[in-house]
Amino acid sequence: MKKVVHVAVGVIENGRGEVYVTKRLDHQHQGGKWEFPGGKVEDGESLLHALDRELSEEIGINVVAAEPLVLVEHDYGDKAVKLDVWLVRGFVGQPKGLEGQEGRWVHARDLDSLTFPDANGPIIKAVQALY
Ligand SMILES: Nc1nc2c([nH]c(=O)n2[C@H]2C[C@H](O)[C@@H](COP(=O)(O)OP(=O)(O)OP(=O)(O)O)O2)c(=O)[nH]1
Ligand SMILES: [Mg+2]
Repeated sequence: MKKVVHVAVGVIENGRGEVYVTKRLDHQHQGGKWEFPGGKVEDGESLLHALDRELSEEIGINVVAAEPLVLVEHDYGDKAVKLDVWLVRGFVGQPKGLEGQEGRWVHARDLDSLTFPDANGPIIKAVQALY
C-alpha cells in the first residue's frame, strides 16, 4: 500500500475575513499552485508542534491559538496526502515567505480565483463557510 504523507496545514486568518496563502515553488510537488502554508509531520511529532514548526520555518510566525478545521485525504497518483488543516486565529509575527515563495492575504470569497492543488477543494469550502 502507498505510504500516505501526513501534512500539518494552517489557515491563518487576520480577523478581517482574509487568510494568508503562499505560492508553491515550481520545483515542489504541485509547484506553481497556491497553498495554505504547512508541511510534513515528523515521526513522533505532535500535530500542533508540526504546525508551529512549519509556519515558523516557512512564513516566520508562531502559533498562539489554533483549532481543527478539516481533515482531507487525497491521492494524486504519484503521491497520497493527508492534510490536517487547522484554523489559526492567534499568532505572533507577521507572515512573509521566508523560502522565496510569494505570499499574500486574500479574502475568503476570492479564494476561488486562485489555483490550488486538487486536494484543497474541501479546505476552501470549510473556510468560506466561516464567513
Ligand atoms: N502545505 C500544503 N501542502 C499541500 C496543500 N495542498 C496539497 O495538496 N498539499 C500537498 C503538497 C505536498 O505534496 C504536501 C505538503 O508537502 P510540503 O512540500 O509542504 O512539505 P514540507 O513543507 O515538509 O516540505 P519539503 O521540504 O519536504 O518539500 O501536501 C496545502 O494547501 N498546503
Ligand atoms: Mg511546506
